[in-house]
Amino acid sequence: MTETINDPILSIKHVGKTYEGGFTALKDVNLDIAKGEIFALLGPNGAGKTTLISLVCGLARLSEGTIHVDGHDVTKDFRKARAKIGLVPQELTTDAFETVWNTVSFSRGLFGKPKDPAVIERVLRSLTLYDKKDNKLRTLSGGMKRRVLIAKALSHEPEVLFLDEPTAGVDVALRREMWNVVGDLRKTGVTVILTTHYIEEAEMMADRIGVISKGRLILVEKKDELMRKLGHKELTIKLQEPLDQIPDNLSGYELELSPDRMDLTYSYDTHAERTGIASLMRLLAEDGVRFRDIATKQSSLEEIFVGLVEEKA
Ligand SMILES: Nc1ncnc2c1ncn2[C@@H]1O[C@H](COP(=O)(O)OP(=O)(O)OP(=O)(O)O)[C@@H](O)[C@H]1O
Repeated sequence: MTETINDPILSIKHVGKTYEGGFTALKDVNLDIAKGEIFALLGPNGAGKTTLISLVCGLARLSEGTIHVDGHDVTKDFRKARAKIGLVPQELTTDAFETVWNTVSFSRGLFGKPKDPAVIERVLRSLTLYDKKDNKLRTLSGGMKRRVLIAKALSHEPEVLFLDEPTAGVDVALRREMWNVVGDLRKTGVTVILTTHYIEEAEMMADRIGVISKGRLILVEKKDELMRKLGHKELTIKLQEPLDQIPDNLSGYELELSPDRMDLTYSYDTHAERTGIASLMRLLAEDGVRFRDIATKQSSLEEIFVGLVEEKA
């Protein structure tokens, strides 16, 4: 399921977490993240996304397995591992009367890093916040405040940036703005891991998507591949009489004949401009192949997603 990544910036191996009350929130999670990629962790409420982030950031203790950030073990080498991580919370809790510049500089200091105005300037510019550097936080728009949260998390020059539900509770316009902000982070070279409930959000931002459900990482896939599979459907044509073989003029279609020769199954892509169903039906009629029923079926991946959505409801 997981592909091998050479020299991963984040390596999660056989990770499990059982909380004190005995509830197991994560089971045997394995995941390697490449440097510079944008990874979306997708899953419904309570799936274990926040637990996984907490373990990586050393905010909760591992029950099983190991986690390395840029080669540092989060348990044995906590400070070094933590210094490599920037964590973006959902809400801004800092002093509303402080300026953008001071707030972001202060965050850098919390990690024991020496003052470095050039770094703060670069971070603010990358988030188009530099013009607002002397503004007090309370004067900023919602979008700007969210950018400040990201700037704070980037102030100590981490390698990995975690965004926990970056668009939770924001309106549509701000959601799009956040998608662009995350896209722009790619240019800075930082590795981004974000959590979300929404498949379309993962689609907009991520290079790879991991689906987490009931504490298990049930799927990790490149976004393009996942989208292709999500658009995959099967059409089953139930025949009136058994068919000896697939007629020659249908060889261009991805068709399969069932062992009892009574079902023809056609796989097609719902995202394609033409599904080919109409022409397939026409050719079948020309061949004199008669059918009694047709049925369509979505790919199993789509079933997984339907299951996830139902669970969420
Ligand atoms: N401190 C804790 N003690 C016991 N159980 C916990 C604790 N923290 C979380 N859990 C449980 O672990 C499970 C996973 O929670 P987690 O917050 O990681 O999910 P999530 O995927 O981040 O969900 P959401 O999208 O709602 O943030 C949930 O069932 C939750 O109730």
